[in-house]
Amino acid sequence: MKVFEKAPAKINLSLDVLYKREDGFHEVEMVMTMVDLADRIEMQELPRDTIIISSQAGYIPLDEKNLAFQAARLIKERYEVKQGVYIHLDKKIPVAAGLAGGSSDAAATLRGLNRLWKLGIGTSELQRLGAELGSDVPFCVTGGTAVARGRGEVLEPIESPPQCWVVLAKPPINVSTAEVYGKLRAAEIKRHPSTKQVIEAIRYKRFDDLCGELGNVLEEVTLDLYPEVRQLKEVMTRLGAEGVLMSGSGPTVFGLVSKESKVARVYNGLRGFCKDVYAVRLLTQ
Ligand SMILES: C[C@@](CO)(OP(=O)(O)O)[C@H](O)COP(=O)(O)OP(=O)(O)OC[C@H]1O[C@@H](n2ccc(N)nc2=O)[C@H](O)[C@@H]1O
Ligand SMILES: Nc1ncnc2c1ncn2[C@@H]1O[C@H](COP(=O)(O)OP(=O)(O)O)[C@@H](O)[C@H]1O
Repeated sequence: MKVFEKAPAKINLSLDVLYKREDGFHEVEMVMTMVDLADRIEMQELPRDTIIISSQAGYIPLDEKNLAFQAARLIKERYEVKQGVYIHLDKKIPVAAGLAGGSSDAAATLRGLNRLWKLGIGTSELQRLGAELGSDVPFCVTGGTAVARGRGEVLEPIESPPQCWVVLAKPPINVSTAEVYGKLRAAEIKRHPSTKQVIEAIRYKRFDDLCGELGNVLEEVTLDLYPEVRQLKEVMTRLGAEGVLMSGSGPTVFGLVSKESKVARVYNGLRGFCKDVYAVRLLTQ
């Protein structure tokens, strides 16, 4: 038997860091939502007790470093599943981009194997398993729009933002999340975004207010390390995107655009600037 799952990319509409914790992680407050750019994952039962990963993308690990492999191994161990699985990852989300591609693949693998092996695991338990794989995995299990606290695993679902276009542009650099958090001085953050205002703008579907409230404290680190990300933000703003922000630890920058008539201008303008550019819709519910 075979099952398929879609693994969409996330963006952070806001990302605040409150303090650095004793365990080395950072206490965050983020508003996250999904966009319609997704990997597609195929899972097929194998009679042998093994996990095999393949992908058309030549640039991701296919061994136990792959987050989908780790998700399959975790669920097999925890639920004592003796069958194996062949997992094919059709990658569309750029890697190490701040879009949680690996985390979303892991979450989709948990959901898919739960169905394939008829394990009957509830959503909260899938999220608890996900938290063992990475901070963004619990959110990716359900997707939608949520406020994420703790190290990202404490989730409060909220309603969808007003529908709009999202133009994503990833410059050709790889950013390490651990390095960016490592360089952040949490006590010296210059400007914290207002999570409350972001949530209000979403609740009342006020697109302009949402654009005005976008904020990500990790920009302070990544924009200094990689000036081209700052430049990309400026270009996107000049081209007419109404709200522009770096997603996660970067380097992807997203621009929110309300009118379809403006999307082509932003998209085409960016294509001259970097290769990885996408114009997609929010995945609203
Ligand atoms: C920054 C964010 C924002 O959504 O996304 P990305 O840029 O990775 O997409 C996340 O917080 C990333 O989540 P994720 O990529 O799952 O991180 P993890 O694998 O759990 O952690 C990678 C490393 O980042 C640091 N880390 C992560 C989360 C957190 N709240 N505090 C941290 O200090 C730790 O050093 C950890 O070793
Ligand atoms: N299934 C996967 N897809 C993409 N990257 C993966 C996957 N499994 C492991 N990785 C590794 O995880 C790291 C982070 O990738 P990704 O999740 O795409 O980025 P980010 O955390 O910035 O959103 C990369 O170094 C990549 O090699």
